[in-house]
Amino acid sequence: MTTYKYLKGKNVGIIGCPFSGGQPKEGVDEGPIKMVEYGLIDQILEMGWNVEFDGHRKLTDLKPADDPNIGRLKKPRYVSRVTKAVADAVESNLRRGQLALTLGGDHSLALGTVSGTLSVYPEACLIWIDAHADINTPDTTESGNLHGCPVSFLLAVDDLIQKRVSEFSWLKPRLRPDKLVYIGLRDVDPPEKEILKKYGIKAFSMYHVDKYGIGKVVEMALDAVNPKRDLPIHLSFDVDALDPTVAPSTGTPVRGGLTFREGHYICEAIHETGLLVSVDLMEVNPSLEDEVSVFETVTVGCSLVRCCLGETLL
Ligand SMILES: NC(=[NH2+])NCCC[C@H](N)C(=O)O
Ligand SMILES: [Mn+2]
Ligand SMILES: [Mn+2]
Repeated sequence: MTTYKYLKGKNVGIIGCPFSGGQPKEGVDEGPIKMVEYGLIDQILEMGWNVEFDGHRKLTDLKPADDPNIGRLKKPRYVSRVTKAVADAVESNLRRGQLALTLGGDHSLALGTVSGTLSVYPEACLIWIDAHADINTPDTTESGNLHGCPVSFLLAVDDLIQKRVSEFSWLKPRLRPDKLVYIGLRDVDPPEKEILKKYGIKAFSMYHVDKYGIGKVVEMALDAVNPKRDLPIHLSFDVDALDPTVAPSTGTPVRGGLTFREGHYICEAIHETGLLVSVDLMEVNPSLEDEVSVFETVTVGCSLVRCCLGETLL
């Protein structure tokens, strides 16, 4: 039995975020809708959690009539408004002692989820599971897609803060580089590598997963950001961290990813700490690939979430 240090019992508030504005492919907004249609809420209830979910957010209402690029950044006003609303929702769940579970949608949503978590728990650490580092700045992004940038906006380091655009002035960069760790990386842009190096950000790529095994990697990741195992944890899981054979329906798949078990192990081990307060499950895109791929990707999204909430074989 896991005891939860920061939650008031087994209470979870689900924030369904049908949003695709942080990247160009339609359909990622259907990710949360499909996960709920596949029975995720009932599965969580069956595990003995109290679930608060009053339907998906109406995020398209926040779409501005006009949203020209700012520099290279695409849809900056839309992403800003949406992620501000998501930050408030996460914050409200956490203040009521719930675990905040955000279903995406593209990974720009983490601008909101992580801000919301850090406004309640400034000492929280961030574990980012992804093929990508999502740490481009407005200057370094080649694509202009904000789902490739959230981490740089969140980091509390002076020269990155200076690069930020005023559209996101609501966002307080509170994440210290030593509170961030990555697992699963294998497609990191050259300027992103520079940023990781410059700030000494801990990152376990697929090379490290192969070298040490996932058990050791998760332990080393926790040692890096949560050495005493006493700080709240925000887990941001991009489904493209998994190998495309396991989770094919996602916008930016990269070969050579985590196996089904490695992905689930990460969630199980982090749940076991009893420190998890906030979880993101992002980038499930049910409009990509064939029917079987969609089924596999949506069901794997649901089972990762269940493992975060304590599902195990025994
Ligand atoms: N959340 C994601 N899937 N991000 C992919 C980012 C890809 C690339 N690095 C970019 O900046 O556009
Ligand atoms: Mn990714
Ligand atoms: Mn990502």
